[in-house]
Amino acid sequence: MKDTQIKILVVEDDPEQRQLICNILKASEFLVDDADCVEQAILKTKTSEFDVIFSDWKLGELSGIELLQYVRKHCAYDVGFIIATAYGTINHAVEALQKGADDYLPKPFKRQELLLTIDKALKAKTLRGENKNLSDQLSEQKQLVGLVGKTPKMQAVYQRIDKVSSTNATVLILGESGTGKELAARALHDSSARKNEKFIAINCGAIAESIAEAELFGAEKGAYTGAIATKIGRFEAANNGTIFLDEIGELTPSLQAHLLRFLQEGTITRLGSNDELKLNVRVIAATHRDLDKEVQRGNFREDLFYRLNVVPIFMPPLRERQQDIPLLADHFIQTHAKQHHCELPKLTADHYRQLLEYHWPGNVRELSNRIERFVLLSDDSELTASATSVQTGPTDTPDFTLPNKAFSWDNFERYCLSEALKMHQGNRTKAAKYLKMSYKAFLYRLEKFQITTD
Ligand SMILES: Nc1ncnc2c1ncn2[C@@H]1O[C@H](COP(=O)(O)OP(=O)(O)OP(=O)(O)O)[C@@H](O)[C@H]1O
Repeated sequence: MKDTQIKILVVEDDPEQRQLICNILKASEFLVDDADCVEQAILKTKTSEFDVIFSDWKLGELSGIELLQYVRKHCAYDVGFIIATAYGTINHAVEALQKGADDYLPKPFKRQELLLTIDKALKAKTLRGENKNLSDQLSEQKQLVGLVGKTPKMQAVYQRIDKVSSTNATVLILGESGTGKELAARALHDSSARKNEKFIAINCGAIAESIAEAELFGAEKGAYTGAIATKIGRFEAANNGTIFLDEIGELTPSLQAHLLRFLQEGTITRLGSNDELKLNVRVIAATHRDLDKEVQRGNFREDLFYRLNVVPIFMPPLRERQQDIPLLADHFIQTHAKQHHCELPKLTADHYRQLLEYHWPGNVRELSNRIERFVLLSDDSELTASATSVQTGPTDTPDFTLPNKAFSWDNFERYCLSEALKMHQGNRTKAAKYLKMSYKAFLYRLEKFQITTD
């Protein structure tokens, strides 16, 4: 007997032929079962697991091709497949191979030929298994670089990252706020040859205009009042590595010109100097804005846009990849519980349903923040009730417009909390109610911003 017996299903409608084939295989110590038609064979694949199916082409009304197609589409396990074709019907053989057969055997065949083709199908099946393991490992590695998500839209992102990681091409990452643009930029850096060099992230909207040039490109001693020593800019600091320019749409016209020059010539000039410095820095830019429109409006240089947009990567909003929500929720539960040394709370089926129903305007960042509060406060309303209540409609949103200039969200939140408290003479219950927030969530935020009521 062989160590692990190989199981073969013989499908043949001619009883004599069937018996003959089964006998040859049994004599070679294979475990053999048989079927006289496609229907019976399908039933058998549902109740037993075979290593190889050896099927005749012509099987009454149906053919071995129908069985092959069924097996390749619906069988719960992988199986080697061989079709026996009538002599001279090479077109059948070609069709069988095209539809996923591992081999074909023209009739009449000799014992040795039958055994050889079985061996070939077994090898093909093993190879497929190994390839699958490899690609599973590969997709797990993709998750290691930080991005969670398995939907086709995220797979497309991984493929793009994979393709460009081995090049030095400039990449523009587009997508709404909180969709993971910075994470994708880091993933790209980590999978590139520059991974052991610096990754420097800059929020272009957050640097004060007056110091922006020196900050990015450096300045010589005495170049401006207060420049008491030579200042190394972020581009220089990122030499041999990657620079990530977030919110690229906020760059001033003068800095746009400097950046364009760097992208064209690979050189920078420190403020107050005439010397050009040649640098080797990969640029990844990102924006939540429609840069095309900004170009049309005259806010963004067209030549710079084309230089940046060599390879665009689009980060899909969370509402367009809903199947990833449970995966992300589980991921954030784990990471936040670990980070805050809390017990792992359990998400119920109802929680998942509500998370799936919500439209996530703040994308993955909002999901992460909600889960973090849920982990810290163990309060369902943090996760779901408030999520659904936000969804109740724009009528609930206060009537004010955002300023054109960038502003600090943290300061704004602190301001809203303090104002709500002032309005209610320091009464925290009333202030929480006014902000449509659970009492616990309100206290958590007061603590976060160290706002005291006395
Ligand atoms: N696919 C993802 N898997 C795991 N975490 C993610 C994913 N996408 C985003 N995040 C997390 O969500 C948060 C926001 O992500 P990130 O800062 O990369 O978004 P962004 O698109 O750059 O946002 P913004 O435009 O506001 O700068 C981060 O904490 C990040 O780790």
